[in-house]
Amino acid sequence: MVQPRIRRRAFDAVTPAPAAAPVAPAVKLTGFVRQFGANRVIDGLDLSIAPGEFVALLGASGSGKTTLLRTLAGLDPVGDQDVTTPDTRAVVFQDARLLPWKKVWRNVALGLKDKGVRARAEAALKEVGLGHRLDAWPSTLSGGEAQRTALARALVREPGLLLLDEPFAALDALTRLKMHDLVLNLWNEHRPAVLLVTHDVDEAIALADRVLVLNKGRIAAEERIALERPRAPDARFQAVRRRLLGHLGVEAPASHEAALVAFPSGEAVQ
Ligand SMILES: Nc1ncnc2c1ncn2[C@@H]1O[C@H](COP(=O)(O)OP(=O)(O)OP(=O)(O)O)[C@@H](O)[C@H]1O
Repeated sequence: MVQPRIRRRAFDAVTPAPAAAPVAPAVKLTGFVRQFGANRVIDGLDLSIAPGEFVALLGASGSGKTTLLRTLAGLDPVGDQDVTTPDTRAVVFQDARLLPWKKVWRNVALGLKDKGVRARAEAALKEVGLGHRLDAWPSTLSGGEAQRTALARALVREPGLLLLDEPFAALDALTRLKMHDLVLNLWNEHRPAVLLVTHDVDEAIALADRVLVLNKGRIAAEERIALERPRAPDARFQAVRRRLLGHLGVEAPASHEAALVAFPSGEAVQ
């Protein structure tokens, strides 16, 4: 049998790959300032989020997380400062903020004007696992279902930027974990840039490509999370956790971490 001749170009190994064209950021703020009276809440903040990037924002209470999110959502005035965001943005808050006098699908369809509105709402509700609740009233939904509805309402708009303001904080631990899976699946499917505001360091590490720590009105620290998803709380996860807690001025419980480092497979960890 005649072997096909494979010609190797001698310079293959040394020719650098063509540089990828620079991608414009989905979000960009430079030296952004927001103040309420004498209270300078955001104080010269620089922020850039790539299209499709999942960023989590941590910070002490009152550090300005919601203020930043509201700015990116276009809910607050920015004066003559440059704030770059995609045209289509959607926000999910801690409470679902559904209109109680509208059925679930109508809440999702709110503000949509084109044809096929019910079909679009239905598709979005199916995506979040609520295809069977289209005609339910919001008052009959569980907390998790209400937040799923809020997610469907956000995603039906195909936002370039999805802003999540502690959307899982009021849910029980198990529901929260299910919501994490759901959000990651939806993000994979739709690929918006995401900014997730959370107090939960583990949630930030479990979900985000990059975690930012806000302090004194600026990004005080940043961790790129290079762990493959789904992310188990293994020794590498704990190391990121310890660093983030350090940035937040909180000490990680040493004994728990020592156990994980000693038994990285987790079998000895309670
Ligand atoms: N509309 C407003 N008028 C006056 N002060 C405000 C207003 N909104 C926010 N602030 C102040 O800005 C600061 C930051 O508030 P913000 O809600 O952004 O913090 P946060 O980091 O989201 O806090 P938390 O984690 O407790 O939700 C606080 O001191 C708050 O009192």
